[in-house]
Amino acid sequence: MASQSNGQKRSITIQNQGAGHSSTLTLTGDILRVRREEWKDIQVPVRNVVWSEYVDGKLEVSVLAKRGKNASFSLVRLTTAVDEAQREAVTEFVDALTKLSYRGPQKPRRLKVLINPHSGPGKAPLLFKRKVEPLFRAARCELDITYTTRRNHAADLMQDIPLGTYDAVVVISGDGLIHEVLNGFAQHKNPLAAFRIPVAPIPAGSGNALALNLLGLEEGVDVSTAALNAVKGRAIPFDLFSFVQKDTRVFSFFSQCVGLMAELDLWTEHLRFLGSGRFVVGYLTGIIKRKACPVKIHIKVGQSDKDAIYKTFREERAKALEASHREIDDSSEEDPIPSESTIPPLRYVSVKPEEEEGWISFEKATSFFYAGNGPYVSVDLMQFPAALPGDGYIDVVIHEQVSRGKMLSAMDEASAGAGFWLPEQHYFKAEAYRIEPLSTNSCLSVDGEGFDFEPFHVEVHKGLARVLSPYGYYNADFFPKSSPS
Ligand SMILES: Nc1ncnc2c1ncn2[C@@H]1O[C@H](COP(=O)(O)OP(=O)(O)OP(=O)(O)O)[C@@H](O)[C@H]1O
Repeated sequence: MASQSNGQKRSITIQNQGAGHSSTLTLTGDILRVRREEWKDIQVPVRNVVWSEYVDGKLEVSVLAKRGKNASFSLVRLTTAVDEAQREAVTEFVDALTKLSYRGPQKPRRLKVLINPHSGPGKAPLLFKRKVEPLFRAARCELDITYTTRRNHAADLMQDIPLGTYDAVVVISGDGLIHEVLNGFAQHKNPLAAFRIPVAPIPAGSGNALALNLLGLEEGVDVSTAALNAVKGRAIPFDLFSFVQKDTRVFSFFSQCVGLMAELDLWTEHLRFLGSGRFVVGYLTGIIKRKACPVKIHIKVGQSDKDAIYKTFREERAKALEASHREIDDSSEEDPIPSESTIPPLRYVSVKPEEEEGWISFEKATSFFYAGNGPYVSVDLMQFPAALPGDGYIDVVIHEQVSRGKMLSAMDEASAGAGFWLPEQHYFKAEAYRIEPLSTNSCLSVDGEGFDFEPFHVEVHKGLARVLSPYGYYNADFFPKSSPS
C-alpha cells in the first residue's frame, strides 16, 4: 500500500492480497483516476462519482464513466477488500472524495420514481432497469416506484403525495408527465409544500426539454447522467406559469406557443420516428406555407432591450456558476415552506392591458408567438437563449412575418441561439401576457399539448417549484452579438 497527499493530489494504492491485483485511486483537483490491473484506466470528474464508502474493511467507489470513445455513460463499480493497516489512509481518501464529489454530506435520497411505459419509443421501463435502477441502488437510494398505467395517474398520485417522505420525484418520461406532476402538486391540500418537492427529469419521451436545459446538449440526452442528477443534484427555484383560458387554470412549466411553431408539431405528428428532426421538416413546411398568425398580443414587460437582457443573463449565469462550486452544508439546504397553503392568486388576470402601465401591445404581422422557460426547446433549437430557471420572467419571442429567404436564414445556428439577435425576432422578459386570436386559423400548444385556439392569459409565479440541477443553472450558453456565426 502507498498513500500520498500533496496539495491538490491524493493517491492511494490498495493491494488486494486474495485476488492478487492492486487498485490505485488518484484524486487530482476535480479529477478521479482509477487504475485496476485488469481494467482500462478510468478518469472522471468528481461530479461523476455516484457513491464512495469504506465500511467493514471494504472500499466501494461507483462512478459514471464512458468506457470507449463513442460509448454512453455507464456505471462502474470498484469494490475491494482493504487491509486493516490501510484503514486510516483509505478513510481519509474516501472522506476527501465524498466531500468533493457531493460538495457536502453524502446522503442517500428517498425517491418517488414515476415511469411511463408509453412515453416516446416505449423504452422507459427498460432504461430504468438497465441504467437508472442500478445507479440508484449504488447510491443507496430508497425507491418507491410506480409505472403509470393511464393518463393522469401521476397527477392523481401527486395530489396526495405525503409531505416530508421524498427528497425528489423522478420522472422517467417526457415533458408531458412533468406537466402532469406539477399540476398534481397544484391539487394537493398543501400545494406550496408539494411544489417544494424537487422534480428530476430523466429523458425517455419524445420531448425532453427540461432534462436538456438542466443537463446540457450532451448530458441532457443521457439517461445515466440524468439519474445521477436525481441522486445528487441540488434543488433550485423554478418559475411556473398560470395559463388561464375561460374558467380553466393550468400550471405550465415550460412553454406556450401560437402560430407556426405550434402548427408544425401537428403537421409532423406522423413523422415521430424522425425524433426532433421532425421539427426541422415542420419548419421547412412552414416556410413553404408562410402562413400569418393573426393575434392581438399584450405583454407586461420586464425587459425588452436585447443588449440588457444578454448582460443580465451573463451576470446571472456567472453568479450561478460560482455558487455551483461552493460547498453546501446542511443549513444552506433548508428551504422553508411559505405559511400560506393555497396556490398563489392571479395578479393580472382582471387588468385591462390597454389601460395599465407597463403593458405593451404588439401590432406587427406575426408568424409565431412562443413563450418559454428554458433555452432549448429541442436539440436543434435554442429558442429562448436568455431564459433563467427562477428569474421571475417568462421569455417571449415574437417572430414577425418575413420573407421565405429570411425564414430560411433564421435556421442558421438555431441550436446555439443565434436567432436571438435577428431584428425580426422580438424578445421580451415578461411577467404576464394576454393573447386574443383574431381568426380561428391557427393553433395553440401548452407544454407541447394542444389547447383550443381561444383567448388566454399567462402570468409568472417566481420560483414556485423546485427542480434538481447538477450545476445550479441551465447548462446552455449562447452567442454574443459580435459573433453570430
Ligand atoms: N400507461 C399510460 N398509457 C397511456 N398514457 C400514459 C400512460 N402513462 C402516462 N401517460 C400519459 O402519457 C403522456 C406522456 O407524455 P410525455 O411527454 O411524458 O411523453 P412523450 O412520449 O414525450 O409524449 P408525447 O409524445 O405525447 O409528447 C402524459 O400526458 C401522460 O398522461
